[in-house]
Amino acid sequence: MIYTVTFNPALDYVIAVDHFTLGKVNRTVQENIFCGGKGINVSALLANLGYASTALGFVAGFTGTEIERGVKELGFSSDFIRVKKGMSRINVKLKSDEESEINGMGPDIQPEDTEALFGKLDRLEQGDVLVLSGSIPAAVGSDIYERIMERLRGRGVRIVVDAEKELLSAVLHLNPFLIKPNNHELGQMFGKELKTEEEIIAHARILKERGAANVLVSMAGDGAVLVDEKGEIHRQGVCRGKVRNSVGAGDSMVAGFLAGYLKTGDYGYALKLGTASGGATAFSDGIGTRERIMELLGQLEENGGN
Ligand SMILES: Nc1ncnc2c1ncn2[C@@H]1O[C@H](COP(=O)(O)OP(=O)(O)OP(=O)(O)O)[C@@H](O)[C@H]1O
Ligand SMILES: O=P(O)(O)OC[C@@]1(O)O[C@H](CO)[C@@H](O)[C@@H]1O
Repeated sequence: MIYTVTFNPALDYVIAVDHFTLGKVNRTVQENIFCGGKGINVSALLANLGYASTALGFVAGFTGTEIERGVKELGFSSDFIRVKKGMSRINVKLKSDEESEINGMGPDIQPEDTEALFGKLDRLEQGDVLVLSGSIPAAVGSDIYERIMERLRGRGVRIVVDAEKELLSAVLHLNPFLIKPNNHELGQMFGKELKTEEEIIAHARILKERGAANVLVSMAGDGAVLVDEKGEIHRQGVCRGKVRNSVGAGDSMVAGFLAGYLKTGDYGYALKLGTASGGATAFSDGIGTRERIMELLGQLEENGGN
């Protein structure tokens, strides 16, 4: 079974404004609301590819009620913990001449809420996959992913971590199966900007040396590189298409990669399915559909990407 954990689910309010002007009244020309948060996006794309998963995490307030309702329509099961104080976030994704985001804080998660999550995670078994994705609310310590992984150590659960900075650095020694920083997040972990592919690969290798089995670095429109568990390097260019909304492209890549790996055990194929999945989401208003993913996979298999 695959489980995803989203500590801080959100309603993503995705809007477009013509030439957004700071300090003025701006009016939207397009608006959509999606249930989001990184783990939920991973579960949604897995469902589109026919892989069942259960989304875990915390919800609160009227926004939390809407998230619980909305995920039912996305085709995967959820087992969220309802938190008493605060509300689930509304994250604003503004598309104009540039793309900007305002991500909220999220509810006030108490130690007993975290304990309730641990109780659910204690049921995971050999062969299960756990995806830990996204930021955590301020009230939760930044060692939480590390604590979860320590608790599950030795149980034969493959763990994927898609998070930034300390959340990610803290888990490397616990040998996650896969991590997926983007090139900027990878640079931030070393306090530098990584400009060339060689620099990106060199720093991805360092994260592998620190314990991650597979390091997948996504680079938005520039594609992705993977240092796989044997240390082999795979490069993949992007699919061709018109970008509509890149929110969730990285999560879709994680889901597609996982689906590809679980199906074949082949990292080259996993990277292709991940890329097609990231592209399908970038070229759609929401999370990419199976039909679009398969069309883009066909494109990559024909020409290896751009
Ligand atoms: N503009 C684009 N054109 C084509 N493919 C794209 C584009 N943006 C993203 N993708 C695909 O999605 C993958 C992941 O994108 P990206 O590097 O933006 O992830 P991310 O930064 O984690 O995204 P997010 O946080 O928005 O989910 C890329 O490697 C690529 O395959
Ligand atoms: O604030 P976090 O948890 O880092 O990211 C949250 C978020 O930006 O990530 C998803 C896209 O990857 C969105 O659905 C969601 O709003």
